[in-house]
Formats: sequence, C-alpha cells, structure tokens
Amino acid sequence: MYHRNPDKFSLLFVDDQKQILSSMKRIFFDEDYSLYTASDAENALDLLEKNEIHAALIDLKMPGMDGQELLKRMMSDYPQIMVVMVTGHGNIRDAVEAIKNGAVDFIEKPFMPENLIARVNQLYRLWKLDRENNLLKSEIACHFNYEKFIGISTVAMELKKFITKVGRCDETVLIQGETGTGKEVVAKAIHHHSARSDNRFAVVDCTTINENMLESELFGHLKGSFTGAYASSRGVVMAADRGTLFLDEIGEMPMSIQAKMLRLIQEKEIRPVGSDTPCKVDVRILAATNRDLGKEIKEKRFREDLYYRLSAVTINVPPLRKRVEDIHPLTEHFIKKHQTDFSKPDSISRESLRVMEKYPWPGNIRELENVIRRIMALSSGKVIEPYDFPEPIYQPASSANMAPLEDSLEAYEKAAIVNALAKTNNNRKEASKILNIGEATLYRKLKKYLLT
Ligand SMILES: Nc1ncnc2c1ncn2[C@@H]1O[C@H](COP(=O)(O)OP(=O)(O)OP(=O)(O)O)[C@@H](O)[C@H]1O
Repeated sequence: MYHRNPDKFSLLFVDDQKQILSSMKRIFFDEDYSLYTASDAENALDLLEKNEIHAALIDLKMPGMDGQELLKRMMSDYPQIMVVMVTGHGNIRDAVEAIKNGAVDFIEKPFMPENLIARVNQLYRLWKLDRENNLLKSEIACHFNYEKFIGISTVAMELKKFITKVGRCDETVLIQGETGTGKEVVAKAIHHHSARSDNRFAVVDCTTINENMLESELFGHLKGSFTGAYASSRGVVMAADRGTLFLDEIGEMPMSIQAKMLRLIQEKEIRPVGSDTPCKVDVRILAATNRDLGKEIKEKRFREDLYYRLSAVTINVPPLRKRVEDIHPLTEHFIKKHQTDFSKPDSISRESLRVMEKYPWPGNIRELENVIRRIMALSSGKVIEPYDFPEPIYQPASSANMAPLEDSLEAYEKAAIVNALAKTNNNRKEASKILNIGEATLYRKLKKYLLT
C-alpha cells in the first residue's frame, strides 16, 4: 500500500545506530511532521516505495549499502526528495561527494539537537515554498491553457463550458473525436480545471509501445522482474498519484492491460510487474479515442465493462469541417505561433479563408497547423494568399488542366486518401485496405501530404 498525506511534511531518518533513531524521534516528537526511521538502506528503500517522503537525513556510514549509494538510488528513483547527508566530523571529501550526487546539504556528526531542528525546519520551508510555487504555476498554466484553446464557434464555446463543468467533478471521461481535433488539448484543459491541477498530468500513448512495455510503463516493475529490469520503477500511474492520467488512443490498448485498467478504476489499486502486493493509487483517468469503441466491443477487441467505466462522461470533439468559424481564429493563432521573423506573413487574405473553409480538413486542426507552418516557412509575402496553399486545398481553376502530371497525380492521390479516411471514420487500417496499400505506406503518405 502506498501512503501519503499531501498536507504533512514527511521526513525519513536513516541510521544504523538505533539510539540515534530514538533520539531523532524524541527531538521531533512535538513537530507536526510525519516521521519515518530506517536502520539500513534496504529498509529505507522499502519505506520510500510505500510512503510519500519529502526529505531524508541519511547517515553516510552504514553496513551493506552505504549512504552515498542510497543517495544515488534515491536521486534516480525519487529525484524530488531533498536529502541531507550525515557525515563524520571534518570529512569534507564525503560531503562534497554527497552534494555532487544530489544531496541538498550535509550535517556533521555529532550534532546538537538545535542544529538538527534548524536544518529540518529549513527543509520544511523549502518544501512549503515548492508546493506554493507549483500551485501558482498551475494557476498560470490554467489561464494560459485557455488562451491557447482557440475557438469561437457555438460548438467550441459549448465545449469550453462543458470542460469547466467536467473539470470540477472527478469522473472518468472518454473523449471521442477524429484525429487532430484537439482531444489532448481538451484533456489538458479538464485537468487544469480540476482540483488535481497542482499535480501531474501524465500521458500514455497506447499505440507506441508493445504490450509488455506498456504494462511496465503504466504500472511499474520490481527490480529483476524481467530481463533488463535493473532497478525498480514506479510507473506512470503511480507517478501521476493525485493527478490525472491521460490514455491516448485507448482503443489500441491490448486486452490484458484493459483488465488491469478496469481494476485500477474499480479498486483504485495497481500491481507492479513482478509484485504480489497491490498498491493504492489515486488518479483520475481521461481517455481518448478516434475509433468507434462500439464496433471494437462487437469485434471483441475492447472490453465492454471497461467501456462503461470509462464513459461515465463522454465528450465528442467535433471535426473542423463542422466548425468552420474556428478556421479564422485558429489560422491567426498559428500564424503568430510560427512567425520566426518580420519577413514572414502576418495575416491571411479573405480569399484564402474562403478556400480554407471549403476544404474538409481530414487531419483537422493538426493538418491546419501543419499547412500554416509550412506556408510560414516557404512564403515571403506579408499576406497568405490562396496560391500559397498546396493542392488539393487550393486548385486554381485556370491552371488545373495545365498542371504538371506529377502535381496532378499527387492531387488525385491526396484526394483519394482524404476520401478513404472520411469513409472509414479515420480508421487507418481500413482506409489502407480501401486504397489497396500497406498501413506503413499510408502513414508515409499522410506525412507527405501533412495529414498527420
Ligand atoms: N482548440 C485548439 N486551439 C488551439 N490549438 C489546438 C486546438 N485543438 C487542437 N489544437 C492543436 O492541434 C494539434 C492536434 O491536437 P491534439 O493532439 O490535441 O489532437 P488529438 O485529437 O489528440 O489528435 P490524435 O487523435 O492524433 O491524438 C496540436 O498541435 C494542438 O495544439
């Protein structure tokens, strides 16, 4: 079980001399800190795995794993913990070594209780400052995020309102929408509007990793649980404790992991790879998909029970072609975002906007951003004109018949891809079957035509 109390400063003392640990307990008896003691490094690592620790005082000389080694392990697995090394009197070399290894301070033995209290109080103040700082940062990020959430259409405004409402509850949310519509942007906005916003927003892309890696990436693993597991790892879920976990492309999640995800939602616990002990964790899950999960359930590729758990609240992010009013503000936003110098375009003509509004944007906002980025890199005019756009976004009527063969073939190819994607609701596997090309080839072409 993993214990934490976000409001209480927790302190770990590691020393092999039991009487020192007892006197630490006596000294800090009156302070409102959570105190943990360990008489060796193994014991300390065990406590660190199960409890949220904010600062640690570690004795340098201990039998078995010594203080420096323990410090290195902590800096790799728990880099946020402030460590003070307790060294022998006058042993500056060890103190310097500890600071190099990541300790924030050192204290020489034997120490006076008042010195120790002063040092620990200093750590406590640093911890408090850090918390306040994170809180402020998340408030700024929250404001900032909304400025970046561009959209003036009725659907975009409704979406913003709904996000604010959903942010306040702690339900699991399923975000559905075609590729590039802004599902991750919506998930981030929900997190920033939630009570969890001063904690982590962790993203797991369920498409990129293989099944075993995904399980270990999500739930962590114990040292030695598989070849190459040289050290234990907490995993993304535990790292997002008290925060939000965003599962991108959940439709791609392997069945075996879906079962574990269900357990996480129902029991609020996970089991790291190689461990028999479940750990409690408190994360809010937001999941996104551009697949039709109903169809995936029928074809037995997605668990129905998980679907019902995930979809306590669902949000449908509409495609760009259904909110054409957003094209103008989004374009202006991307022009500003990708402006590298004054010789580049700083506005867009009315004709260009009309051209853009007629195009179906199968790659949605991502495609729009990629197109604008490319124009910003290549164009030297001050205003973006229709001829700056690649085909098939812009097809000049007069020159259509005179286009070089290569260009017109490319335009046909792009149009065929756009059609296949629209027909299959952006399912690349099915689109590649319609087009009679491999999935990898389709992916290459999507990149070439800025559709991904
Ligand atoms: N409302 C918005 N305002 C400004 N930028 C946006 C908005 N929505 C999306 N974007 C931008 O469009 C791009 C695609 O957005 P995002 O990654 O959230 O889409 P997605 O639906 O999660 O895509 P995928 O299905 O491929 O994972 C990003 O660069 C994002 O910043």
